[in-house]
Amino acid sequence: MQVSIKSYAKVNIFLKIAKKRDNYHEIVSRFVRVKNLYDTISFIPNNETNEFNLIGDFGCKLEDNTIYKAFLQLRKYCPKIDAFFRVYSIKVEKNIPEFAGLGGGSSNVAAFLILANKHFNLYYKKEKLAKIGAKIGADVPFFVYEYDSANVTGVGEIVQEFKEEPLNIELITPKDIKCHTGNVFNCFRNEFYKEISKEKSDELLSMKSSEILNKLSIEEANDLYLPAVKLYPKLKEYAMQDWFFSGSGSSFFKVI
Ligand SMILES: C[C@@](CO)(OP(=O)(O)O)[C@H](O)COP(=O)(O)OP(=O)(O)OC[C@H]1O[C@@H](n2ccc(N)nc2=O)[C@H](O)[C@@H]1O
Ligand SMILES: Nc1ncnc2c1ncn2[C@@H]1O[C@H](COP(=O)(O)OP(=O)(O)O)[C@@H](O)[C@H]1O
Repeated sequence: MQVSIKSYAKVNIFLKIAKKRDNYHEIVSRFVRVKNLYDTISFIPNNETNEFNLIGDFGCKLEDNTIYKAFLQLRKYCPKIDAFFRVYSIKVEKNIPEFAGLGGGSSNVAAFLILANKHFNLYYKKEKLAKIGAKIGADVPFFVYEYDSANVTGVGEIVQEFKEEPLNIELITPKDIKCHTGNVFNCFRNEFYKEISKEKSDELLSMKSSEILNKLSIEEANDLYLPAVKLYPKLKEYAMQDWFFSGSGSSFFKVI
């Protein structure tokens, strides 16, 4: 029985805004999994608390933890997991930095759902897991499908695999800068708002990631870069030639 799973980070090769949807923004983006950066989530048969027990190095309270939120959602469909997680703990070896534009919180949700789906023989389809998880984090559907590379649109709920050669990603995450996704989107909306055309978005979605990065500058590739720099000017110190910006930051990456 599988009791452990890798929960990968992602980068956004490009990230453009298509339009507003209430308080959110519809994105047009290429997501790529980072093969050499992952958390490991395990179910371990050791829990002295007799309640849900999450062991790991997180910067938030249990109630705010995306894994706990995923447990609460899944329990609605499958109440028996409650008894299981009074006897078992969830242990997370956390390597993906938080507030880093690497999707760690969403990735953990997807990994937990995939592992629970197998462990409890639920046989839920990916679509169902993606729907359950999307309530918790916008990037969950991408991670649920386990594609190496995908085009992601809507508010993250539309995921289409993009077949291309595997990419090796090098990352730099400034330790001293924590980018708040909501604040970055707000700044974008108030001061930098623009929408990508259908034509341009179709063009980017059809191009290989390496071609996109050869063609675009860091500002052109990611609509959230300038608002993030406006809010966190220290980011500029990390911006190097040929490096790109992931999500709402703070990580920079390049393909090697
Ligand atoms: C921008 C992206 C792109 O991959 O990556 P990250 O930088 O977080 O890794 C994500 O879509 C982020 O997803 P996620 O981090 O789950 O966002 P949420 O917690 O749901 O949103 C926090 C806040 O950001 C704003 N928000 C988020 C996503 C979106 N498409 N439009 C928005 O306007 C909303 O104000 C929301 O209340
Ligand atoms: N399991 C989790 N892993 C990482 N961050 C989490 C988790 N649960 C909740 N969070 C919270 O989510 C926020 C950052 O989300 P995260 O996905 O790490 O960053 P980003 O949106 O930059 O990709 C922080 O407030 C963090 O404390």
